[in-house]
Amino acid sequence: MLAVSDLKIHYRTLAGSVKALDGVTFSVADGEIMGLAGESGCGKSTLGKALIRLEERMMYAGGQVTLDGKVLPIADHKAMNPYRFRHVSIVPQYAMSALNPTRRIGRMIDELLDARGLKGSTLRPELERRLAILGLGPDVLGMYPIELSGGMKQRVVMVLSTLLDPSLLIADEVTSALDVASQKKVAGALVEFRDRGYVKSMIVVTHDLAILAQVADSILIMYAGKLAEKAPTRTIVEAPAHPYTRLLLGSLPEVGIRFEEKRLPGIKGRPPSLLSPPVGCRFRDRCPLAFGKCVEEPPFVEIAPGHQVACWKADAHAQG
Ligand SMILES: Nc1ncnc2c1ncn2[C@@H]1O[C@H](COP(=O)(O)OP(=O)(O)OP(=O)(O)O)[C@@H](O)[C@H]1O
Repeated sequence: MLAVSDLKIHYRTLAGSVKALDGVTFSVADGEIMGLAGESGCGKSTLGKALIRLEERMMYAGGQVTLDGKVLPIADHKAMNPYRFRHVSIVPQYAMSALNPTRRIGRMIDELLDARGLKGSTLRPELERRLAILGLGPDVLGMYPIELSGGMKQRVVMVLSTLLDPSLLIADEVTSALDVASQKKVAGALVEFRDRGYVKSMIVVTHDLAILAQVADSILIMYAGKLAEKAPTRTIVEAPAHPYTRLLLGSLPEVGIRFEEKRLPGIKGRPPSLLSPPVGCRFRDRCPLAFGKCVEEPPFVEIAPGHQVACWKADAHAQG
């Protein structure tokens, strides 16, 4: 189980620190696939990446992450090494282009395993078995990346990322560059690997709510560096309690269209700057339900089992 408590991650910039994650608290249970969604710039990727590797400009500013009861030393690059790949793994955004074009897939995988002190030949049967589960024959190991389609590459990276049965897998926009048929295969692969127990839990970061409706057990909606709402997928889709979630879903167009490409109807303006975010609810300037109390920050509280919301009006909302 993953438990994240009051996590704060900032980016150092010349203009000051960008508070990309400003105190987020949530958990992901064993067996749970949690989707992570929100408009561009809300902090989704920062959250996904922070759980495995802080990039150069990312600064840990507080909070704690525990995985299966052990504290993950996310602020310490070196101390995280034994956890990466074995306990927490990622299928990065643009994983497909991360494959070395000059190496055959099999050789590249052997080199990656070797760099982590593992023997490719020992793991080869399991590797081939898992590729087969995702419809890829052993012949792909003799191919160069250019010979594989985008969806095939994405599935290869998925098999590689989960080869050591990590507890947590972060899938960052893994379907966004694919055509609809390949998206379905990759989405199916995520569920299959969870069902087979190759990974205990997953965080699927995406702009595409249609994919989440297909794979996720729960959805966490972020807004401007904070959590807005988390609930079982069905609740988010059918009875969202946060006004932002409602507007986001109201803008949910046909499958395949991502919501950042469409303006959210009925909400003027943009999310606030994360350099000096306003006090109180960060959505209040754009919220049709805002009232006096919204100058105070609403806590992220449970309004029903498994349903948490940060909105002063959430209770009334959920009942209405
Ligand atoms: N390297 C960086 N330096 C400074 N600020 C950054 C950096 N990377 C991200 N940010 C800022 O941090 C905030 C969160 O960014 P993040 O990429 O996590 O959002 P996101 O929700 O994943 O967006 P997208 O969907 O566009 O990938 C944004 O305000 C962004 O401008």
